[in-house]
Amino acid sequence: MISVDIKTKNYGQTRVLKDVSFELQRGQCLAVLGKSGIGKSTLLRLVAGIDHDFEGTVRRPEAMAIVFQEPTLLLWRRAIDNLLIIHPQLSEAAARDMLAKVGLGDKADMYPKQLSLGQQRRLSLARAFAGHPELLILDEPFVSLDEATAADMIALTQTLMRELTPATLFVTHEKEEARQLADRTLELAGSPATVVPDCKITEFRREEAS
Ligand SMILES: Nc1ncnc2c1ncn2[C@@H]1O[C@H](COP(=O)(O)OP(=O)(O)OP(=O)(O)O)[C@@H](O)[C@H]1O
Repeated sequence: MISVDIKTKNYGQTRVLKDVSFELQRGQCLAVLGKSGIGKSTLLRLVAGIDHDFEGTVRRPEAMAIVFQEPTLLLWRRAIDNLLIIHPQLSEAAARDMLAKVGLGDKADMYPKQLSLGQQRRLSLARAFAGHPELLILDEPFVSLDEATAADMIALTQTLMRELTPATLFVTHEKEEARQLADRTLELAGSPATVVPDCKITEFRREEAS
């Protein structure tokens, strides 16, 4: 279980976050919404343990994966090696299987620069899920993709989330994306940003959305 209770987060003299709390179980997806600059990425970094400089507590599992906005791939390694180097316990067969799941079965020996942006994003997704994370953090992984490619990626992410059931924290600007992927939303607003009261962890019903 992920348990987040952030009392305050400051950058220097500026308070950016105040009183942001939530819990997240395996198999659940929580979307974090809010306008640009509100503090979504800051929250994500605190939850991920990248930034420890805050007041409050975060409890999260060891097995965690993050998919960033821009694919952070090893450019000088083949697609398959991008999985095997990050997950040394993974067999080559399992890595190939994961690449096939994201539609890159025939691209295993290609280098990231030989892949389209959509394919690079799918490789990032494959790399994240290949480690069977208990916590998956998605930082706007569908931005700047064309509509059809984004829709494919969202469907693929949904399939992998159902199969591998991580607890997922999904940062997005797009309410429609949130509706498609998440069970709940947490909207940040104000200065310092806090959870919008009326929207305090709104429940979505996925059946309605699909
Ligand atoms: N390292 C830093 N030092 C000082 N201020 C920072 C730092 N990182 C972020 N900020 C500030 O904190 C605020 C929140 O930034 P953050 O990146 O978390 O917003 P965001 O909601 O993720 O924005 P976007 O949707 O545009 O990515 C912004 O005002 C930003 O300028």
